[in-house]
Amino acid sequence: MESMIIETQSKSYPVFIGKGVIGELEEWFMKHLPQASHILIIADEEVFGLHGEMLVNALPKNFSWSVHKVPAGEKAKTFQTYENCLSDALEKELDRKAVVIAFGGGAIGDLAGFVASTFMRGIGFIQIPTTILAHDSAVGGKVAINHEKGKNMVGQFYQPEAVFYDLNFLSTLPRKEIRSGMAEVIKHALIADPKLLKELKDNLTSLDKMDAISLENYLKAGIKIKAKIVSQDERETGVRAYLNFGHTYGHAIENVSGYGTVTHGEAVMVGIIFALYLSKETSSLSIDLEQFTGWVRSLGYKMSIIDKLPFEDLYNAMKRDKKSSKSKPRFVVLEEIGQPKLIEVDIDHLRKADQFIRNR
Ligand SMILES: NC(=O)c1ccc[n+]([C@@H]2O[C@H](COP(=O)([O-])OP(=O)(O)OC[C@H]3O[C@@H](n4cnc5c(N)ncnc54)[C@H](O)[C@@H]3O)[C@@H](O)[C@H]2O)c1
Ligand SMILES: O=C(O)C(=O)C[C@@H](O)[C@H](O)[C@H](O)COP(=O)(O)O
Ligand SMILES: [Zn+2]
Repeated sequence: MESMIIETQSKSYPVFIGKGVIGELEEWFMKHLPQASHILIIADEEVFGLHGEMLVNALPKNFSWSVHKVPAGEKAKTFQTYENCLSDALEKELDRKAVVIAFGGGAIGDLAGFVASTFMRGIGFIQIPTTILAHDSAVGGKVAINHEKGKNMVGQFYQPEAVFYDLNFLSTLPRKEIRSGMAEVIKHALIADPKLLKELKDNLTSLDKMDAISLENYLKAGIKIKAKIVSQDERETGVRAYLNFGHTYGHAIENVSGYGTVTHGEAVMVGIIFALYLSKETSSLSIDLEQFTGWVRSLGYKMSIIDKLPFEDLYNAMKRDKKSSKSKPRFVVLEEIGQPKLIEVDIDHLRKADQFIRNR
């Protein structure tokens, strides 16, 4: 079984990746968490319908377990759903030796991780991600729910015990979710790996034509990039902010349009174009932005998702971004592919970048 080790200041843990790795869950669990008193599976209700049987069959025998199903997508990351999970755990009289399993995409990983981090001040959790996007979300320990004022505004840095990334689950992903996930792969390439970016540009001509081996390689490359950054800066006091490339404008789009209206990756891709425009305005980045935009549009990413979103609303949301300092939005820009930096940008540049997106 192939695994990658994520080393952070607070914890080191394995990411098992490949088709069928869920089959290794029982042995790993018996070895590492034999004292567990209960397994609480927090599952996306849609994903549980599709793949729940596979998960249940892989659970360690002779352990008590239960499933708490939550609504799919961003509806999982609400205060109400969070409270429901905690109430369920308390009603079942779970104790500090209980372990949470997150089963679904990034929304469920973020929610379940936050539940685990706060239940009795913290119990163990395992990520069992089911989306392409989750090569990013299941690694690195950012867990959170949303607030009306901003994406992921209430959360923690809280690492899982292990990640079982069984690529068999990806077979049922709709194209929209493939697109969403690939945005974070492209983000990882832009901030850290010019060779990977070239490979993606040369070979990723259609989301329908992606072969399984290439996809697995892209996911591993993305995890490797993320792992390197998180190992240097678990709590985002420095270089971890680079993983936020495209997210200042992207999160503003998600917030202003209403969480779940557009997918995270679709919003982030528009945020990436926005940040690339800012990069060209503020440094010597040599990327051909027209060509890059043409490529991502050919993959189905749409700049028109901002059509009904006024710049003023997006700007106010950007000011509330977690990277902001004294209400001044800060952006990750690229000096070159693979060379990110964090800068403050004035409103005139932001308006120009916003106009660039509106004209595409
Ligand atoms: N913590 C982090 O570091 C981090 C990183 C990136 C994104 N995120 C967060 O992750 C969330 C997005 O995650 P996501 O894109 O994985 O999606 P998601 O959890 O929102 O799921 C998207 C949709 O895909 C469906 N789905 C999931 N797995 C499926 C499968 N195998 N087959 C069919 N349908 C499936 C879900 O039911 C849902 O409708 C956002 O909330 C974002 O903020 C967190
Ligand atoms: O892991 C990180 O750090 C990231 O920024 C990864 C992002 O892809 C992810 O969407 C993250 O949840 C955003 O974090 P936030 O701190 O801006 O909420
Ligand atoms: Zn993201």
